[in-house]
Parts: sequence; structure tokens; C-alpha cells
Amino acid sequence: APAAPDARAVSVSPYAQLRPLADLSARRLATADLVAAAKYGTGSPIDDPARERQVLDAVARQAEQIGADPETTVRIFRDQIEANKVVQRALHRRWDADPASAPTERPDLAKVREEINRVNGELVHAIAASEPARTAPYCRGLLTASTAVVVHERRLDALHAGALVRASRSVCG
Ligand SMILES: O=C(O)C(=O)C[C@]1(C(=O)O)C=C[C@@H](O)C=C1
Repeated sequence: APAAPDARAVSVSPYAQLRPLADLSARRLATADLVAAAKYGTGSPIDDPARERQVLDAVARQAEQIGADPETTVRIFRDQIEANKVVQRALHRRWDADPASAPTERPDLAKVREEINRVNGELVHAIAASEPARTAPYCRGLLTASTAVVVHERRLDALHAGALVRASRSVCG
């Protein structure tokens, strides 16, 4: 039988539930720079529907295993993926316009995906543990605050800050 959701979630403050979610989203978004560099100049498209399917199937399974809602989890992950693509597209445009700013080393996409998989697993848990906060009427305000703190702590530029907001679009509700 699937394990019950983390019982501690109900006793952790709503802000303390959303904060790790925002931080993990930012960590996942940081991988977009590496994916963009891995694909740049190789002809590999930014959009990889087969890989997206894999990611969404895996997180749905992981959510079920811990007794969390797979549909909510998938919905939130679709936004994580969209946000990742926002960053990749912007970087490719920037590098096309200014080749001197393009990366000089090409990361191994398989390695980057291993990191993405690790963050995905942590995100599934953070989504599950934040259920009370995500369904609370004050979720929006706390999410905005969490996002602002993460933007500041991680010194995110406008591109990544905007993408982080995109990533959290369907967290509340
Ligand atoms: O793994 C990739 O190729 C990525 O570009 C990352 C990612 C993701 O966010 O997981 C984003 C876009 C692709 O369509 C597939 C997956």
C-alpha cells in the first residue's frame, strides 16, 4: 500500500511548506542554462515531447507511491517544464544575437537530465508536503513572498525570476 503523506506537513507553517517548493523550482530552473548549453548548436530541439512524457509519467508514479495526488503533481510539473523552455529559448536567442556570450563548453545532456531527475524527486515530495498551504486561501500571497525570497537569495536575473513565476503558476488552488 502507498505510504501516507508526510504527517508533519500539517504541523509545518504554510510558508515553510511553500518555501522549499519555490527553492526547488529555482534549482530545477537553473538546469535550463545547462540544457540550453547542451543543445546549442547541435540541432537538438528545445522541445522534446518524448522526454516530457517520461518526466510526467515518472512524477505521477512517484506521487502515487507517496500517497499524493498525481494529477496535481503533473499539473505543477507541466509548468516547471514550460518555465524551463522559457529560459532555454531566451538563452538561445541571446547567444544567437551575441555569439561571444555563447557557452564555450557543452554539458552532457544525459548528465544534466540525471540532475533534473534528482530535483524532480525532491519536488514531488515538496508538492505532497505543501498540500495544506497550496489549498489555503492565502496561498497566493505566501507563494509570492516565497518566490521573492528565493529570487533574492539566489540572486536570480530578470529572465530566471520571470520564469520562476511562470513555474509556479498552478501551485495554488
Ligand atoms: O531534457 C530536456 O531536453 C529539456 O529540455 C528539459 C525539459 C524539462 O524541463 O524537463 C524541458 C523541455 C523538453 O521538452 C524536455 C524536458
